[in-house]
Amino acid sequence: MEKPPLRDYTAANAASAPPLLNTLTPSRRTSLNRAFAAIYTCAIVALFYRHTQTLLSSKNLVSFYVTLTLFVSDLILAFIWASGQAFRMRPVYRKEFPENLEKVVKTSDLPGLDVFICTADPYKEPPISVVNTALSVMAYDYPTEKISVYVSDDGGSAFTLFAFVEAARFAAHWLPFCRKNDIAKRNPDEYFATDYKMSSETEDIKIMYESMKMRVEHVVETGKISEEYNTSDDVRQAVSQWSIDGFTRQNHPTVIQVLLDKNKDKDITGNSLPNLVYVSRQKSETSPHHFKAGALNVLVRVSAAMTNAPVILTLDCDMYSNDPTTPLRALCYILDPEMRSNLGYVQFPQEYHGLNKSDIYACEHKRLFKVHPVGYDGLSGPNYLGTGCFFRRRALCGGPSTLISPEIDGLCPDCVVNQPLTAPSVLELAHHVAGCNYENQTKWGSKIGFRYGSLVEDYYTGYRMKCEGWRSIFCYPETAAFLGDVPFNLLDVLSQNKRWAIGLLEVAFSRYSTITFGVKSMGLFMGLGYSYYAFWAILAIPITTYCLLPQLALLNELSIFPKVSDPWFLLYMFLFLGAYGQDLLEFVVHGGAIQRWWSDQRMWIMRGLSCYAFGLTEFVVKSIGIPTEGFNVTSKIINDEQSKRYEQGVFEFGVPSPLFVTLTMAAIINLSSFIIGLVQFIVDGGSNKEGLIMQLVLTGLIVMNCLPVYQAIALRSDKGKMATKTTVTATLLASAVYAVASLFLK
Ligand SMILES: O=c1ccn([C@@H]2O[C@H](COP(=O)(O)OP(=O)(O)O[C@H]3O[C@H](CO)[C@@H](O)[C@H](O)[C@H]3O)[C@@H](O)[C@H]2O)c(=O)[nH]1
Ligand SMILES: [Mn+2]
Repeated sequence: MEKPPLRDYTAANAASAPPLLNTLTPSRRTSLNRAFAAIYTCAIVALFYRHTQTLLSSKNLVSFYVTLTLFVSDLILAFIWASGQAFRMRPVYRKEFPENLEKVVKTSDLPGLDVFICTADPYKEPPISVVNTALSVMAYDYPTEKISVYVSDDGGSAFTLFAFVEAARFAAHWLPFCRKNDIAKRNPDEYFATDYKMSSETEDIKIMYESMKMRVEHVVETGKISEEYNTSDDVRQAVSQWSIDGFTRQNHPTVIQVLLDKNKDKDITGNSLPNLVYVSRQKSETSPHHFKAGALNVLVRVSAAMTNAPVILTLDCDMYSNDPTTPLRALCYILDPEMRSNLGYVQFPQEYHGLNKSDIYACEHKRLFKVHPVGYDGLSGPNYLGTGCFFRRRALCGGPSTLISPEIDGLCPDCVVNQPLTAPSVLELAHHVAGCNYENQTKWGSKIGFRYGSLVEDYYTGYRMKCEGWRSIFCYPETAAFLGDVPFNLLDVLSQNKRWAIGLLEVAFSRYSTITFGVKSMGLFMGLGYSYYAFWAILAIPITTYCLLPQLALLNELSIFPKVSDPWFLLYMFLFLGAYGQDLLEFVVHGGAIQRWWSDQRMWIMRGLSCYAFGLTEFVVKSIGIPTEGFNVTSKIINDEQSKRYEQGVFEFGVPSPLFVTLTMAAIINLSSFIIGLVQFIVDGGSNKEGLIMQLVLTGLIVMNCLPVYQAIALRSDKGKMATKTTVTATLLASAVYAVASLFLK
């Protein structure tokens, strides 16, 4: 990774200046990036000059339409390329010094921290993992009495609450244990999976943890809380709330359970424990619940009623804390007086554990979660990534200079709660604001809180906050602050990316479009940077074009690119190698292995052929009013067989899915085209040879990228191979496409 040089900080100015909380260093690549952007722009202009010329001199309709298709595709690629330059204009690296924090603020004056953890389905998100996430933050190196953890359970599941009743008891042992032994990994599951130091104390804690885990998993597996676990008052009382008639996941009253109260509950050494509150908001099939954004807004209000801490950390249930000092790092920015006036949030990168060696599904999303935030940070800051983000509560209520107060006084960001969280009036307010009709005719979701209207509530919320004038900071310490799960099979990956694609289009084509409203509110580069993602899915058009058109033309011996001897050929080479080369370089500079870069560019093609294309279609369908699937939660579970295949880097197809059909179809067309093209090239000494070389090479490259598809169709017998139904449908489709194309291209 590129190591930023430390700021020149001499002893002389160290003595006079206040203690340093953070530094900023512009990347050394900046001027190179800018120069390259200028050259590449000229090349793009030249390309469009050629396209226009070819278009105007088309001799027949076929060549006109072929050129027009390439023109449109290249226009989209050029737009995405241009918007991506925003990230390259001023990348910056930051460093923070948490050790200096105590010189600036007394420990007793540190702000309160409300942590929000979202979960939505006990079967896709095992409650024991959610518990591990919660324990990892409850054990932060931060004054315990200042931490409150709120768990939002959109699955409305008694099993999740049961897991947290257990967790509350275990916390009384786990927290002092971590502190006493200065444990780095405070997620018990992770800790016991490492080479920990053996001692009788550790063994006792481990037995305690294992027995809790066993009970929690048993409850989820059997689907009931058996009598033997239902003996204590706390469990019985908590679970009794599910005994109401007609309690279902989609239809139930609010359940709020205070599991730990810092004023009452102590750990085994007598220290207070952090607050721990379980919240399952009211649900009704007739009221929209706005998925995760809705869940977060309920937590914003419930926490406002109970503790109203000025700093909020949002976490997905699978993102545990990997570094107990993280809140102090975030505070190095939040408490910096120079930043205070308009700092909205501090975002940490999304990092993952359990990726296989070459990260076959490119789930690391290095650009999205690391490279691009560094780029945004030199402008007005990274986008909100949904998890691992410390907000100032105030930033959720209007712009820096225009406070928009919530409808109830008690919910204002600067209100001080001076009652315990179990006080009847506090609980009453908390229940009231968690109701499913509470938001009707209020500004929640439109002007305050997390914003509604997009399946990527994180992107949209961060974007709207930026437009309001908030800035953000990207905090990227060497030790990962948070570690999360990735989806382990291809269908989950593609479904997740399709959801993102749709959500992003919802922003792109809304009245807050990044390209109009965004540019106007945040300036050209930020607007472009946001557009890079908003219009993500239209990449389906150029990717599909380049995966089908040259190949179908090759099959019909029609040349669509310049000959090798043509000077324009060099332009094509420059455009292709320039873009790929720069991308590779950036990937490697940010610590990526070449093998992972290969997976990444392969998944780019695969996404283009499947989830971008389907996302685009589904968005259009949705726009004309036909209901589509909402937020489909990604499964965090994997079986042993699948896990073994994943470890070996073998692609998982297995089940039939439309998302695989288009991909397989393109793979088949490319292979046929490559073989036939190659044979023709060798056998036939035709005059067109030179004109087809580029098509042949491109097809060869796509065939190389599709190797896992061919293996899954023909060479595997395990359960993850391609379903016969998918292969047959894709073959039929490929033949049909070939037949139709041949009619025109011959
Ligand atoms: O109705 C819902 C749906 C989801 N979730 C929670 O949202 C989180 C993210 O869901 P997941 O299925 O893991 O989605 P991913 O695609 O992996 O998540 C990415 O993309 C989401 C937006 O699509 C962001 O919210 C996430 O923070 C970001 O990590 C999880 O904790 C869920 O429990 C809810 O609370 N309520
Ligand atoms: Mn997730």
